[in-house]
Amino acid sequence: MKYGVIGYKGKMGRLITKLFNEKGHTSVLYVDKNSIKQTDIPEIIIDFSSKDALPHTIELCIKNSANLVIGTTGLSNEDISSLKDLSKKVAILQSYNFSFGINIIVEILEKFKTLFSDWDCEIFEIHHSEKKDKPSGTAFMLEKAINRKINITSARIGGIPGDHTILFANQGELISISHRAISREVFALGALKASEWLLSKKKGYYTFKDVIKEGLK
Ligand SMILES: NC(=O)c1ccc[n+]([C@@H]2O[C@H](COP(=O)([O-])OP(=O)(O)OC[C@H]3O[C@@H](n4cnc5c(N)ncnc54)[C@H](O)[C@@H]3O)[C@@H](O)[C@H]2O)c1
Ligand SMILES: O=C(O)C1=N[C@H](C(=O)O)CCC1
Repeated sequence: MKYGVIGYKGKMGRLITKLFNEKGHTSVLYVDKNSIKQTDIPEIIIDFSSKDALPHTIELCIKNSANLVIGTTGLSNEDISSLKDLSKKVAILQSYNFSFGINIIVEILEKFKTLFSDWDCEIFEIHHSEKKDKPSGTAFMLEKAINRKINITSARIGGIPGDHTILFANQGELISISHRAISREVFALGALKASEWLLSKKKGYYTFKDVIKEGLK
């Protein structure tokens, strides 16, 4: 497929470009801060950049009638609403975490959250020192899955790709559910699976859960 990357100079943008090209896809649109190069019409645009890029990303999707896979975090409710509007024109797949492991934990939490309704709960997340937003988008995904307000503690240290731990505790027991992204490549692989899945989809708003569920059929 012909694809474009928003944030192509970044940590994720470079990994995504390398992986997609290795899989035989063709990069035809390269966008970064104050920089754009286009050689053909992309079928899919992948955005791992910054919330500041969103208006231009939306404009490029409309102009090229391109579907959108977006992993950028730190989005506001208004940003999500803009994406929902765009999904009336093209297919969009949005996720704050493209690892299979986190999305499996989300499924588990959604299914068993009522068993923990009278347990204390805290979320801890650790990411690399360059990460601009806090808490992580993934932490918000986990909080949403548990469906109650939860204190989230964040650390920004070293080159950590992404650690998340959910603690459930009562007066006599502690349960810890953890996920560690050992490499950013897991996110790039998830973005690839999502892009290949989204290519044939009709306009609408999708998440990575839809990809996993279809894969389990
Ligand atoms: N959903 C996931 O699975 C997942 C995984 C990793 C990172 N992320 C998110 O992806 C985003 C990028 O992460 P990263 O580690 O690659 O960051 P990064 O800082 O290494 O790269 C971001 C890139 O976006 C560019 N950029 C900034 N503003 C822009 C604009 N207005 N227009 C175009 N490009 C712009 C920067 O110049 C940079 O090249 C962050 O929001 C991060 O939280 C999501
Ligand atoms: O490296 C990042 O930045 C990451 N951000 C996502 C988040 O905010 O949850 C996913 C993990 C890596």
